[in-house]
Amino acid sequence: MNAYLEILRPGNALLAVVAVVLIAIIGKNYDVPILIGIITVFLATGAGNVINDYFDYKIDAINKPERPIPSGRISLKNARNYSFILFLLAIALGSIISFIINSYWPFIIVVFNSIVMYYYAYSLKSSVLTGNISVAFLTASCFIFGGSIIGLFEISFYLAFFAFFMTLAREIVKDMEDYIGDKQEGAKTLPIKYGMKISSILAALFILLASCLSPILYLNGIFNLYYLIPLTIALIFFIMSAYKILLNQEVENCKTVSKLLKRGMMIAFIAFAVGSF
Ligand SMILES: CC(C)=CCC/C(C)=C/CC/C(C)=C/CC/C(C)=C/COC[C@H](O)COP(=O)(O)O
Ligand SMILES: CC(C)=CCC/C(C)=C/CC/C(C)=C/CC/C(C)=C/COP(=O)(O)OP(=O)(O)O
Ligand SMILES: [Mg+2]
Repeated sequence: MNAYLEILRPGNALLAVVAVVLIAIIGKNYDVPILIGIITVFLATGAGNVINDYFDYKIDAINKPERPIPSGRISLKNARNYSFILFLLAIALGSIISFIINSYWPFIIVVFNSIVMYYYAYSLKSSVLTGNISVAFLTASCFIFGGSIIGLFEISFYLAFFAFFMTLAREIVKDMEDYIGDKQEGAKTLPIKYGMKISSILAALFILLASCLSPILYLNGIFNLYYLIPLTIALIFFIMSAYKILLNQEVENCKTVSKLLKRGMMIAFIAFAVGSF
């Protein structure tokens, strides 16, 4: 894959796009503003991934040397300039959306998230939990961004709630996975400050909180009965993740749990889509 495409982490960026598409499906709105919003989220998420790899190049040289910057396929200067161009494009599109729908919220969300992504990569990630909370907020904001475009704020906040806690849990598991490189670099993550056991308990608590509350989207009439079928499968992935991380905090198991959680999130996306028809 081309290094300038790879560094965007298109898989993640497309997942963020799916969150906005889900809001469009739930709101049955496919007008131009939400279509521009889809492009905006792809560009903004890509920009966040690029600036993150720009500031992470030393840690990634240990943990993930195959990435575009540590492997030498993209220079630091080009990565920085590339992320700024992507951020500016996303902000420009956010301003166009706000102009069309006559609401400043989409523009404000893009600008605010761009600042958070930059500061996450520059400093927030190196302090305990603030980095994890930042990524969880950014991920959850995809739903709120979509809701701000089509005027579906309440439902988007419900979905953002689940995305926030499930992403927060996964970020803690990812920090457990990166323990060795982070320790060598002196990063202040939850596993390094409070240990792997405490981290696993916190991650499991967040997973179980979101999982136990997820049927509420059916009980309060947001989604129909069909939502519960794929949700049950997603919950199996989530509960398995909680069980596995509590049982074993080895790095290899953290990798497995991180993948399980991501798969559960993708199945949860299907549940949201199926539940809104
Ligand atoms: C209980 C229940 C219904 C939970 C739902 C959880 C859900 C649907 C979460 C969706 C979250 C979402 C919108 C994800 C978009 C993809 C994304 C940008 C995630 C942020 O990832 C940052 C992460 O650090 C990247 O790591 P990696 O995936 O290993 O590259
Ligand atoms: C709604 C709008 C306008 C934007 C949302 C933008 C989104 C979805 C951001 C999601 C989270 C994200 C992509 C954050 C960027 C920073 C990032 C990649 C964090 C994870 O990186 P690390 O913690 O360094 O872990 P790895 O690099 O090892 O994956
Ligand atoms: Mg990184």
